[in-house]
Amino acid sequence: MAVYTEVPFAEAAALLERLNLGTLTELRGIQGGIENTNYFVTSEREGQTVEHVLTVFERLGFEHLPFYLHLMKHLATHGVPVPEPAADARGEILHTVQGKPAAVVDKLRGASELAPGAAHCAAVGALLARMHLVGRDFDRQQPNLRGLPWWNETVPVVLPFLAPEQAALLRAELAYQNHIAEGSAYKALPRGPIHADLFRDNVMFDGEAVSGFFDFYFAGVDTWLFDLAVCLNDWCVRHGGERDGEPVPELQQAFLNAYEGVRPLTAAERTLLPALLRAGALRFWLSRLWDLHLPREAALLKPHDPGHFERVLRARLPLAAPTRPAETAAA
Ligand SMILES: Nc1ncnc2c1ncn2[C@@H]1O[C@H](COP(=O)(O)OP(=O)(O)O)[C@@H](O)[C@H]1O
Ligand SMILES: N[C@@H](CCOP(=O)(O)O)C(=O)O
Repeated sequence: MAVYTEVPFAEAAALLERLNLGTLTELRGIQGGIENTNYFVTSEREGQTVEHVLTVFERLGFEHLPFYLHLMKHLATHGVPVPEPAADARGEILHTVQGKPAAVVDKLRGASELAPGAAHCAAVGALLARMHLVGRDFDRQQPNLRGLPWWNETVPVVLPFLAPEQAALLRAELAYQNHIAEGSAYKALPRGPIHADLFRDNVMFDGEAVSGFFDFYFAGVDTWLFDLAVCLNDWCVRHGGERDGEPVPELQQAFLNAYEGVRPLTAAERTLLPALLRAGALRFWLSRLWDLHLPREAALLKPHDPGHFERVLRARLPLAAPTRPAETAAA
């Protein structure tokens, strides 16, 4: 259940009116999601039924939200299918509901595709590249708050919870990523605003066409290649079963071809893709370990399995032998 803050009908109705979104007719709590309170809101405007999503932010504060919401607005107004945050008469897109930060965004059509084929991967790959290009003109700055500095801070915090062999892998990978980040090829990588968490559950499809990307609340300025690696590690690997975490080459090729159809990779990006695939796996192994062993506001977070990303990382190591779930005990 993802309604942590009960929003009174009258408060939601007043907000919709201020946003010129018509008269509220229905307010429905959304069961999915783990971080925020989300409602589907239906209203009548000029004889039309319109649908939006009201999000009350439970963890993110007023200081970080303008970057995420303005990025969504920038992308939406430049033709990237992203839910557009609704503005009031003064142009404000960050609102307050029950004393917490809140936003109202367009409701996307369709549903997530958790078992994507090559066509789904290609559709997302092409849009990811478009999003990167359109983001070049976005003028706000905020780092990826789950980037290298956070990995360096967080690895020592989770190490005591790991088996010796897992701890050795985590330490070695962090050292490798620090080394990569110091290199001239890394410094030459193109950068800009990235989604940084564009997993299968953050994309809606209407048939095989993407109706939109959502959940920009880990976005930040970082290398485009890292964003691509995060996607390849979720869209193009096996989920579950004996071979959980192994890459699926035909899906990866479909994703990459479509991405490069819009924005070809630079030479530095080609060289560093294997290293950044490891970085993407490390990032989510680490955050899942952190959520599992050091739950913040535990009631709000249902931790995902860290073992999956440990397997993705092992499968991305040079000369990696196929890993089996049983060989790598979940942390
Ligand atoms: N703009 C949107 N359009 C349609 N559905 C949405 C939209 N935003 C969120 N949802 C629905 O709400 C669910 C929870 O949203 P999500 O952003 O994943 O929540 P959380 O940040 O709490 O994890 C999604 O799985 C999706 O079904
Ligand atoms: N994609 C991340 C979790 C991020 O949570 P979200 O529900 O806000 O997308 C993971 O799978 O670890």
